[in-house]
Amino acid sequence: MLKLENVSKNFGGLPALSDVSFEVPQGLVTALIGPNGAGKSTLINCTTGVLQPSKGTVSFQQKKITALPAHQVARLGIARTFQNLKLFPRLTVLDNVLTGLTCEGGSSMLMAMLRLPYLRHRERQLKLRAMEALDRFSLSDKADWPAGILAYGDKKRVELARATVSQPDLLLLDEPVAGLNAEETAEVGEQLRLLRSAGHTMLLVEHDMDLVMEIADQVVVLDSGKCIATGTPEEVRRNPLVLEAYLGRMEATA
Ligand SMILES: Nc1ncnc2c1ncn2[C@@H]1O[C@H](COP(=O)(O)OP(=O)(O)OP(=O)(O)O)[C@@H](O)[C@H]1O
Repeated sequence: MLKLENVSKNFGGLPALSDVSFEVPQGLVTALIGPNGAGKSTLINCTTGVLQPSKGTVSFQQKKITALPAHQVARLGIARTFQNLKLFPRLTVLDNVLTGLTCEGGSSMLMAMLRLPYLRHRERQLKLRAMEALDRFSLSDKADWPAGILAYGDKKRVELARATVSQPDLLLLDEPVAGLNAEETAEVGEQLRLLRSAGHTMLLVEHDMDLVMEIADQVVVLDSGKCIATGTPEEVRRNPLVLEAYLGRMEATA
């Protein structure tokens, strides 16, 4: 479904990604792991049009999307969450989730001004879907709250509700449980399992190895911008290069 071929990204001459190639197969969960600074977020940003790769190609459903801006990538059916939350703090929780459905609004400025009955009906339908998404993440009681006043764990779940509300073909999750407590992690884990069993295709960046090993069908390991291993969770867990990448970092910081 998603294919990366020799994707490289340099920042001021320093390589953050070097010739990274792998595929995200349809209907499966691919986890992208690696030590801090390995290039995981850079890779998600290069895939979603937030950054342009310096070299290489990204294709989605056999179409090259490398040069597309972020809003066009989103229209193709790719949704994402951000490692550093990107909510609209003054908008309500419901309106934040509705922004995940803007591609489906389908109304011109003139239609919106005329408030045609069809449009009002459409708006009600979109609100209903946004409320259902909030309900899945136990947030419906906070629908009218400004997103900025929510606790960190709730903000993370609003991001997930916004990313999933449009039922995207591909979901890119950048550390969905980072900073959550054990109870919140279990709740989000349960939602990810439900999405997985409903056949959603996901690329999951995560440091929580228990979650990765449980939910992922395939694991891709980055280290210093290079893809050092790809395989099932069990294969990757036993791979000496992966052990060295993680243990080496631990020894260096000990
Ligand atoms: N906008 C930027 N400008 C310059 N350097 C950057 C930029 N974004 C990332 N980098 C550098 O690129 C490298 C990869 O960073 P990236 O954030 O992609 O790693 P990561 O694997 O997501 O790390 P973490 O697990 O800590 O989130 C790092 O050395 C980082 O300092």
